[in-house]
Amino acid sequence: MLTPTDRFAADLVALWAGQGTLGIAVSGGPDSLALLLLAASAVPGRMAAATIDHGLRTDAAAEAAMVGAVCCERGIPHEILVPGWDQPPAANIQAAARVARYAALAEWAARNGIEAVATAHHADDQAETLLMRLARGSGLAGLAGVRAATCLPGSYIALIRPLLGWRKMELEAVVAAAGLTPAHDPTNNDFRFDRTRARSLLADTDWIEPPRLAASAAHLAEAEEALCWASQNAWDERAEAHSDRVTIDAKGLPRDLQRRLLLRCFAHLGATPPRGPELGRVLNGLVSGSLATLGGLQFLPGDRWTVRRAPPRN
Ligand SMILES: Nc1ncnc2c1ncn2[C@@H]1O[C@H](COP(=O)(O)OP(=O)(O)OP(=O)(O)O)[C@@H](O)[C@H]1O
Repeated sequence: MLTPTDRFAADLVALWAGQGTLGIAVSGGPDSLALLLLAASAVPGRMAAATIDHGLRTDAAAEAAMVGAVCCERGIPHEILVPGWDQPPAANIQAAARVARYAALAEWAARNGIEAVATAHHADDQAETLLMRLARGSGLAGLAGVRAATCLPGSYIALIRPLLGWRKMELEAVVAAAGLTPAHDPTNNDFRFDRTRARSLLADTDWIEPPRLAASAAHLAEAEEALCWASQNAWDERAEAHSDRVTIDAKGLPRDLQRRLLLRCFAHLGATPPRGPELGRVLNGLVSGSLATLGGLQFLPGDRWTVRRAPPRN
């Protein structure tokens, strides 16, 4: 039987085969403390840790200091990062904190020559994410959940999630075996958050197994990757991109690829991509031969579709 360290080492190498320093994002909760301990025994001397103090909870500074002490005892370099908010987040605080967190981690990694940063997302997190996104009617990219390997936003530094195959209970056992007491995030019990409700639903439903939901998310992530590849090919072969417009031969393409090509026009023409169902309305219009406007762009039907910046309104 594999030891937790051997199991973790195999999970890590499947995502990152680098020989440099691995960064660990440690909030002080049980999941990321377990990640810290597992990494410390799998890649000793080749890791560093960071804790982001968002300044949003009174306990945050003490939790960051606790992580610092755990690292210090083990000779692991640790930094507390305090993100500078452009402006204090008024709405959707969790999303704003996540953006600030990843930006702070990217800056920390670049400054310290860290090759890859790991977070402690696990199978139960992934299952909750899939449920939450199903409940919102998300598309494929959303249902694919948190990715096992990607890049920190705006950088080429790898962002990896080596614990997606682990259950939360297994991680709690790693922390308990080391005699550590993790921090407790009060938002975990706050039923105003979808995640808390999804967690409670899964805990009360014995016929849904979180690892199976997580496996579905992984299949969907592969399908999403394949469609990204196909849409890149379709763009290369069927789109003519100019500085002020794009023309597309969309005949016979599956609807999802047509949608992806239209979405790509937003990036190409410097427009903000729409969220939600409006793009479907534009697509229906183009297919049935009617002109549409969305997000500052005009969509003209025809043998080839034309997408261009909408003329300014008088
Ligand atoms: N304050 C923090 N400092 C350092 N790392 C953190 C911090 N908060 C979260 N992390 C890292 O991110 C992981 C996931 O945490 P959490 O689920 O709170 O984040 P999230 O980004 O909101 O998740 P999701 O994107 O799934 O909603 C943690 O296990 C840890 O590795």
